[in-house]
Amino acid sequence: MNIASTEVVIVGAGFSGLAAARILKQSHIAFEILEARDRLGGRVYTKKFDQGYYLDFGGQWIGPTQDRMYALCEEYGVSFYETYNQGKNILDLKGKIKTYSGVIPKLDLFSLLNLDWVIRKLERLAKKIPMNSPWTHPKAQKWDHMTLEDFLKSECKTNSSYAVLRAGCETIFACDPEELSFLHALFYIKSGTSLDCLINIKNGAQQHRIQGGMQLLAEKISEGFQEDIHFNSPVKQILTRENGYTVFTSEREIICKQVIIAIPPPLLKEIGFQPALPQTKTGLLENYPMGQVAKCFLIYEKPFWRTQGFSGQSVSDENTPYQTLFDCSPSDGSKGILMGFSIGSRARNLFKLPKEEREKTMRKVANRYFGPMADDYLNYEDFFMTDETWSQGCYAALMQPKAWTSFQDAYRNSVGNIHFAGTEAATRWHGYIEGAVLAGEAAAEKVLQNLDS
Ligand SMILES: Cc1cc2nc3c(=O)[nH]c(=O)nc-3n(C[C@H](O)[C@H](O)[C@H](O)COP(=O)(O)OP(=O)(O)OC[C@H]3O[C@@H](n4cnc5c(N)ncnc54)[C@H](O)[C@@H]3O)c2cc1C
Repeated sequence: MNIASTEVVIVGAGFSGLAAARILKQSHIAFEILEARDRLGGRVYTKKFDQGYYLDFGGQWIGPTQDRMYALCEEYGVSFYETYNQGKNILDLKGKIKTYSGVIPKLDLFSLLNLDWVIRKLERLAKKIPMNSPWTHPKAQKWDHMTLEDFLKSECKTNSSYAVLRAGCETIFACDPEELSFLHALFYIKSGTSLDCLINIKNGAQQHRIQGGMQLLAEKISEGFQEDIHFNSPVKQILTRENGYTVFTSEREIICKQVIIAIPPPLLKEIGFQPALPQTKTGLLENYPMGQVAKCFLIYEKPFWRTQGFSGQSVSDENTPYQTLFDCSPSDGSKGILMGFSIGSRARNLFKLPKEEREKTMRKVANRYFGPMADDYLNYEDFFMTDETWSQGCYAALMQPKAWTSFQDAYRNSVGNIHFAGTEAATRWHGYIEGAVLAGEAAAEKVLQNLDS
């Protein structure tokens, strides 16, 4: 067993761990990052293909009010571009296809009014949620004991408004609404500014993409401390000693004074803590599963749908496996890339099929939307983060009903000098890359404060 010592061990080289490391490096504090995978980025993963394109299998968009992300892009000289957002969108309900422009699909008047009313109600309720302590809201008990589905079922008065809202909510929260605490849904909306901001491309969370893929930014951030990153090093055990901690991988023991843990919450259960973590934290972990999102891609010579006046965006009920489609082509349009989000039970069902069947399924959907040119694609790819040992899902872990009121902020509280980062420790932009960065930076600040005291 190789034994080493350092001031701080950071577990996980996703954006959160890297953001923490960046601050420690600037403050001249010695650290090691232990990363289970053989790559950086975690839930951000840009795969490059020989045919000269790349796909963002994980997080890819940034948007207004994600100030740390824009600041990091500027600092590391990484450029970004506008997500393509022109032309007609497609609404696929009950097997019928309609087109519409803007954010709200074309429905009958009563459904449209109802849709607008429910969205406004969600905005109004979310605005009042205390972002740092959602469980202190006077209606917290009631809302935390309901699911998002309970809310949708009681407020949506037509099948169409329900179907559209459900597909939208599934895309935002990354789960079936039955699986989510309504209080968590409201917290998540407030954390990401507003529902309007979460839904939109223009002036919203999907406004920009990173030129070269999101993982490029992670790589740039790590350039100043590459020698401090140990890949293929899953942390197995963390032992508390008199003056600090011993962190174990299967091959190394690292003695340190403080630890930052920046991993998806369910993976905490895989690390043996001695002594065990407090019961509030372990209890929460039993009620805090990851969301489930698959990305499916058809790659074309050109984004041909643009010349037909389509944006490449769609919303669909469960007649297709994809809640939404987006145009994810490179900024110069040198390839046409259609991306389908398959989420929650739709994703679980889709990924029971072999890859050839999944490919056929997406081709058929694209053909229904954009005609026979959709059959003439170069390649199909898909990726389900749930199948990744070191993520187990995405976009983030989700509070099940009763979790907020039972466990409150147990996840993000430090235990001694073990600090918890990762996007799930963020109050602002919780679940997003911005949140991961904010939480990583906050954990690094805690380390620095402890050193000063
Ligand atoms: C399909 C998909 C689409 C998304 N879209 C967006 C988007 O467009 N915009 C956006 O802002 N966000 C998006 N997200 C969410 C965003 O990617 C995450 O919120 C963010 O990347 C989380 O970063 P993190 O550092 O907290 O955790 P992670 O990225 O999960 O990093 C944790 C790291 O810890 C490592 N690890 C785990 N266990 C151990 C262990 N025991 N020992 C050592 N290392 C360990 C993992 O390998 C990983 O590298 C998306 C996510 C997915 C998957």
